[in-house]
Amino acid sequence: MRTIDDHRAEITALLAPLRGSLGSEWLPVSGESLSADPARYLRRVLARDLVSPSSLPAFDNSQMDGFAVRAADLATATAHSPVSLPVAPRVAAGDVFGSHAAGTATPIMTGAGLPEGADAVVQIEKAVPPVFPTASGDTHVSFVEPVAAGTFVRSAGSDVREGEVLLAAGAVLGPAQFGVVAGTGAVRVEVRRRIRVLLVSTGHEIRDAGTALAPGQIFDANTVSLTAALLGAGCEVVARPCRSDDADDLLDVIRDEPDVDLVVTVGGVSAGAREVVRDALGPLGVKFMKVAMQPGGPQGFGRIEVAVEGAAAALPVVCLPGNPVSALVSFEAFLRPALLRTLGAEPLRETRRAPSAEAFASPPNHHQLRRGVLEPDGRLRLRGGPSSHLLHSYAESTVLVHVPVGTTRVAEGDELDFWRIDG
Ligand SMILES: Nc1nc2c(c(=O)[nH]1)N[C@H]1C(S)=C(S)[C@@H](COP(=O)(O)OP(=O)(O)OC[C@H]3O[C@@H](n4cnc5c(N)ncnc54)[C@H](O)[C@@H]3O)O[C@H]1N2
Ligand code: MOO
Repeated sequence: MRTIDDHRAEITALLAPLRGSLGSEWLPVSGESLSADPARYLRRVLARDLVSPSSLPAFDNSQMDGFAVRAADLATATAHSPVSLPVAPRVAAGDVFGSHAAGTATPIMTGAGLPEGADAVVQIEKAVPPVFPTASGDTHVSFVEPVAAGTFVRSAGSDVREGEVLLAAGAVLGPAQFGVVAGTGAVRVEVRRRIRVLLVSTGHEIRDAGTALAPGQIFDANTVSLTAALLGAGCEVVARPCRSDDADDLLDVIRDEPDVDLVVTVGGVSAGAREVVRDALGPLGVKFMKVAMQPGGPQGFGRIEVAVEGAAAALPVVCLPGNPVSALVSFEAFLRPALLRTLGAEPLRETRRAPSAEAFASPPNHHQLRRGVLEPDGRLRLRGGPSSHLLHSYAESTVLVHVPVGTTRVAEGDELDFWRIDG
């Protein structure tokens, strides 16, 4: 019996050589470059450890609007015996900050550098009066309680230290990652080149939306769903459906796009009289097998020789089953983790556990991946049945629920593993 883990390991091994050959590219980091070409920045994976060129914060600064003081000056302050201090010139964020004389209070705004000599900040709300003095107003401010040294001071390097690894190779870059890179003053990041995937969904009955269907024909769901899935894993996609059951036509589609890192086919792998993917790729050495999983049982993978710039290259091929749910579940179980590992990133789906909200049956010889939702009370509720044509109930789902081999019946309350698929 071939398990999900066995097959994932083989697909991961198939793609592993890409890791060395893929290479990297530099991305400029600025608001202008991100907004000019947003697609270029989605799901990028850092190619190398990024060492921080500066510390964050770069200097000690105030966390609050208030008064910078020396904690020692307020040591005796109480409501009955307030400490009154003369007010020094104000510092705001961006101002050059000088030094703070002992026995004074410096009005300071959030983000302003802490003048040398001060070691704490008292919020304006705690000062008496609780307002900043105007040029013509009070020249003194009172404090009614002591303050500990370090209060509301954001110390230099408390977030990032210059020279430390800011982000490790394999980090997936999102808003916070780009933000902290920009905050340190780095102007570019080195990311892995995207894996370029030729996606070939097959079937002579499949037509594009917008065309008239003859009896027996259906619209192509897989090209769009798998393109979206591959983009979501950070790949570049060349989608070239093959609307023919002729093996030569499929081989022509593949040979016409040799400049890719991976071929993913969809459909044509089961036991019919004509299975275009088996017929075309089996003789070239691609192997077909059954994984003890439902949906997504029939699978294939291997390498085929193609001519790239006159030289023969061994192109990895992954063959997914054609039922729309089977194709997507196979992507989740095998391709997505293998692609992310190839880029050096951790596969993002975390396995969690929750009780089932209902009883249901399961085939004992297959690991079932049922679609469902995590209810507000923390229980797993299935959406739709187990059949692999039920794409709508997949679209309504937020989790894939694992029912392991050997389980014939799940009772209400039984704990099951699940993956979130809504992120
Ligand atoms: N005798 C057997 N029949 C089948 C077996 C089996 O073991 N023995 N396995 C079943 C399982 S499980 C699956 S999964 C499918 C896999 O079939 P194929 O990979 O050969 O896929 P197709 O036959 O091409 O298509 C299956 C199904 O999905 C529809 N389809 C295909 N492409 C698209 C698309 N782009 N958009 C929307 N729908 C698509 C297609 O029309 C078929 O209905 O085989 C079972 N049979
Ligand atoms: O295993 Mo197939 O993928 O159920 O429909």
